[in-house]
Amino acid sequence: MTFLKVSGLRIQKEEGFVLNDISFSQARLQKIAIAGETGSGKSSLLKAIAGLNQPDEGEVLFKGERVLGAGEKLVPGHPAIGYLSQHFELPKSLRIEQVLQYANKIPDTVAHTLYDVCEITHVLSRKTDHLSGGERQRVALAKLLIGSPQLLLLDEPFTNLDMVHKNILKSVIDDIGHRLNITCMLVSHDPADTLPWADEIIIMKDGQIVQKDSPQNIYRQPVNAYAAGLFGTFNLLTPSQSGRLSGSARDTSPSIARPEDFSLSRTDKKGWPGEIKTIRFFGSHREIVVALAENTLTVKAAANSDFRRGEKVFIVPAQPTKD
Ligand SMILES: Nc1ncnc2c1ncn2[C@@H]1O[C@H](COP(=O)(O)OP(=O)(O)OP(=O)(O)O)[C@@H](O)[C@H]1O
Repeated sequence: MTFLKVSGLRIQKEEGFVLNDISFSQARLQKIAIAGETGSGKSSLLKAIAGLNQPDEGEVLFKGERVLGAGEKLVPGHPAIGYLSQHFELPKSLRIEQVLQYANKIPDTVAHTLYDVCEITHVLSRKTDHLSGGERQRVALAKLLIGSPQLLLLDEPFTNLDMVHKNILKSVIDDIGHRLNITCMLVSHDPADTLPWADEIIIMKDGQIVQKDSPQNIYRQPVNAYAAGLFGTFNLLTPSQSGRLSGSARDTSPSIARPEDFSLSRTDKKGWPGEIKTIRFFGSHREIVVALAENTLTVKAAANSDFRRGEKVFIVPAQPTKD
């Protein structure tokens, strides 16, 4: 039996479709990430799966049983599906251990393992308004987890976290899958959150799924410029550049390439001549924007490369890889 099956979901408002014919399934412990521009329907989809809004058409089946919509239940939601909202609230002026005690449905020893996983053991005796943003996020997550969900829906959990706290929460989310055997679905706009984590990525636009594939294919073979742009810098190639990059002697239809599909040379005259317009430093590498006769391409270069703005260079397509 399919763990989660979403079929033909539609939510329509006066302004248009919030969700439009969304269908996909998720296997137990499969990690699905959802990406898309703001307003593309990501939160609405998670809420529909959790039974927190009311679809106009379609259904969500969780382990073969239909998840009732918010309009069909007195208290919306599904006991086995946890939803961590972007805008969660913790009750004010209570100690964390009190907040967690009220939500606790599991034996104390299991709950304490969970507090360890969420790295909140050290804040249990603090009041809810005496926490950092990262700690609040992890307490909210622990509060959901002690309800023993089988499916956890995480809606932009890393918003407003600095890199250190983001990394702590990322390892917590990894542990949720490994140590607690909970299936997760994650919404994030940051490719660094989704590409290394997900088994499958769903890209949404205007309430529809525009691409659903492995992280590798999403990054290497985006269906269009919108999908490419969500996962980093990209180049729109001319037909002749596309042909050359794919190893063909002929022009092909215009394609998309990443900065690492090229290298820069001062001497290789077989490359495309151009002039460096901009150099961006990213710590681990540089992105160098080069103006050619027909267009502008961005090329990845080593962090310690010594190319200069205004320099004349050649762009050399990398050899096509067969992965
Ligand atoms: N209850 C509602 N009534 C009317 N419109 C709604 C409702 N809920 C969502 N929408 C609209 O549906 C669209 C999708 O919203 P949603 O919050 O799902 O997008 P999102 O991809 O999660 O955006 P963000 O990344 O900004 O959180 C938006 O245009 C939003 O304004």
